[in-house]
Amino acid sequence: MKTVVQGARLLGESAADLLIVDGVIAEIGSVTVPSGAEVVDADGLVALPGLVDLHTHLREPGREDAETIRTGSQAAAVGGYTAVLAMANTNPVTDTAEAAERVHDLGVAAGIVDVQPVGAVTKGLAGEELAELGLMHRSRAGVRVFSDDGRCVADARVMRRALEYVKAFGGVVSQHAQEPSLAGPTACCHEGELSGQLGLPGWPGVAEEVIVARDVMLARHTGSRVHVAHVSTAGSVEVVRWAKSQGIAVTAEVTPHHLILTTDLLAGYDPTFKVNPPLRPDEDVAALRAALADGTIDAVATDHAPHARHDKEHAFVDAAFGMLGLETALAVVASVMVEPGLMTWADLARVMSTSPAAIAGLSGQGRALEVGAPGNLTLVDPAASITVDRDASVSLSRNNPWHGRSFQAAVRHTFLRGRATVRDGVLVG
Ligand SMILES: NC(=O)N[C@@H](CC(=O)O)C(=O)O
Ligand SMILES: [Zn+2]
Ligand SMILES: [Zn+2]
Repeated sequence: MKTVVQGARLLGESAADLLIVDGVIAEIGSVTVPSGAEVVDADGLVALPGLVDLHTHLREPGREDAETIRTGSQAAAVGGYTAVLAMANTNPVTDTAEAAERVHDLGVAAGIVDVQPVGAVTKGLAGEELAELGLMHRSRAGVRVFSDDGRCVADARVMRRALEYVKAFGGVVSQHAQEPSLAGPTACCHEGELSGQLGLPGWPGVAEEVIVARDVMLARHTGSRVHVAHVSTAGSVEVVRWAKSQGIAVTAEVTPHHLILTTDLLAGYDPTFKVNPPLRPDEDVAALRAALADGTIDAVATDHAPHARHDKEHAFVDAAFGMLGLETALAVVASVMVEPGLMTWADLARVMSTSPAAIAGLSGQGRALEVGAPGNLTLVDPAASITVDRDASVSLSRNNPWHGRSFQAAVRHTFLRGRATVRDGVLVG
């Protein structure tokens, strides 16, 4: 199979044609169209390596009413992704080799993006006994990232053991940082003046920061790698910045929503904006943007968290945590970081593709656009503006925090190993 992408601006810079043959980039420059090749007119479009999401909830097995591996893969492709890491908080939990292989195999069967299972750190996400980390790694699923996401690995001894264990095979623990003794079981938003006025139990930024601080010290002690999931406070950024200056092997991600949305949205008690970690004040948002721009935060990860209507449409305190993200992430990051000049398209490719692929150890993803690299590609129209319609989503869920909002930049085409998964903004097949 041959595809020629004509006139794309590679990483937003000079325009070139790309020839992809049998899934691999075979030529870059001024390409003569071979007979029988599919031709894609990419005039004015920016070519990026296919996006990689370090943090996706696909809900299968267990909550196929909210999302499946297939529909979540479709949402990812529409968003320009060619790989996603599927979080382990499913039912059953991904805490065995068999469970990881099942997620992996369903991803292969869907065939829309590479679905890389994340393994649980502890059995049943209970925080006590380590899950089958080694067996999950050695399985067909080749698990390298482990997380009890949604639950913090709160016990320092368990976290230390997990870090020591994954070090042996170059794995990483992705921590949902939240000290449970500071974040009570009913907490549902950022603790501050507003939570007091609204009468909502809140949890403070320091609940996140103390775990980030503890974990970077454990990473230093063990010589292992720790990844901080969805960083949400300026204090966490300071700790990560310090840890990196000391040569500690820490990486961090931020979500698109934490780059824009702030805690004052809660005044309307709309559970769409209930998310974990919670939306924070302006000062935190400003610190997160600066940290993403200067490289302290390595990656953008969606934390795509689909929920069925009957789990979300409740009083704020009772509603499920989480919001959709896969289909809109690129437009949000482009609008908030690239459009105002805080980052270039090459920077966006780094934080949404290259770095996440490196953190997750996905060798075929996040590669530079060069001859010999797999044809994993996203073509973006930087001049398009989009208005988000939650009902136009290919996700099974509708908990979309961006409904009615407009952004700059739209994903036009996505290619997985040379095969179009999205063409002209529409799923193929
Ligand atoms: N992000 C969320 O608000 N919810 C996640 C769990 C999590 O990532 O904490 C979920 O599984 O719904
Ligand atoms: Zn989480
Ligand atoms: Zn999550």
